[in-house]
Amino acid sequence: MFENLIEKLKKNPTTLVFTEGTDARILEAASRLKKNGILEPLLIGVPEEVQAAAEKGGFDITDIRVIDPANYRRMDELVDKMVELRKGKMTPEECHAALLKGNYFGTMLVKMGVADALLGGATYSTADTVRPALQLVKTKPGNKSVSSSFVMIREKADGTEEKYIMGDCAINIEPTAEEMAECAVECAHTARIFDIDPKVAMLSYSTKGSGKGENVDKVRTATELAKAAAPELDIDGELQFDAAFSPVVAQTKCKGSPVAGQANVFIFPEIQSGNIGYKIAQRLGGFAAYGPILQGLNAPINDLSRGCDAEEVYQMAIITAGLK
Ligand SMILES: CC(C)(COP(=O)(O)OP(=O)(O)OC[C@H]1O[C@@H](n2cnc3c(N)ncnc32)[C@H](O)[C@@H]1OP(=O)(O)O)[C@@H](O)C(=O)NCCC(=O)NCCS
Ligand SMILES: CC(=O)OP(=O)(O)O
Repeated sequence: MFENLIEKLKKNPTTLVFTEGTDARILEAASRLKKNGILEPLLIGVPEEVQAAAEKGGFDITDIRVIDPANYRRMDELVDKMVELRKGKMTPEECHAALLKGNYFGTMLVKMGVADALLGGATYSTADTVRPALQLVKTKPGNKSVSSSFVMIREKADGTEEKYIMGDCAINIEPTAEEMAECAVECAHTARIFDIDPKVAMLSYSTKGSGKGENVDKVRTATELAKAAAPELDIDGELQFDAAFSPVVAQTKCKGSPVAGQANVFIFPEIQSGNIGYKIAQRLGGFAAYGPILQGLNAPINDLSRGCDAEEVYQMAIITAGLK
């Protein structure tokens, strides 16, 4: 599925840091990535503990670099840089304490160029995985906010794949109309990376004025802002999920829309509906969910769901490093 990303990685040596070096799922994925020559994993943890966990799981981590933050020779340099980046917000003591933890340490390795990309969140919560990146790596030039998407993939009976993008199911708790619009444009960009020709639905409980309320107004404003930011894109809203997805319902609820009935990029109005929605598709609908893929961040850093398995870690590592 990710053959093009794998080919790209094999031609461009890439170091990806895993913040949770003793987790069995991380160790299994790291050993496969190394063995298959896809990327150079870098594990954070106490070397003896990482080795013991690898042996317990039967994973070969020979030649994989392990760094213990407590014994890192460049720690002073990292602290100085972090103090500079958090000027006035964190003291040197606070930065040093934060850097002893895998999430902050790994993020600073990316910031300092020791690693190219980072994947965490097998045991850290999303907030604890993402916060260091928001504080230290920040948004790309041109982006105002970081958002996220999931690539949802399911095999059809005929052996082909159906693929959708869902966002933002993981980062912005109550996005403004501006943030929702930026997420929509970024999700369309992510869709193209995965060979999806984006048709973006801005989701609501209302279809084109069938329901009223501030939440509906927000989605309508976000739709206008997204269209203005990316006039070339097929974006429509506000749409209920059935009107966005089903051609039959679209005929009844909003005939003539360039998106309704054929949407493949779904933008949720806030995190509750988004996070619940993608997990329903994953657990009841049988979709594999790859993500959350962070969008708008100034380095390839991604989060995992704590419910992930080793295969998902493996695939997410390829996606993360491939986005470099
Ligand atoms: C992402 C999240 C952790 C940020 O929360 P937080 O750390 O409390 O946020 P703060 O407001 O203190 O911001 C911390 C920094 O990140 C920045 N930031 C926060 N959200 C941001 C965003 N979406 N894009 C860019 N920067 C952002 C802030 O500007 C701030 O920067 P500064 O310290 O340099 O001023 C929070 O929005 C969150 O918990 N989201 C939901 C995560 C979750 O539980 N998801 C469900 C499971 S996937
Ligand atoms: C993305 C997500 O929901 O993460 P978690 O399951 O770890 O909360």
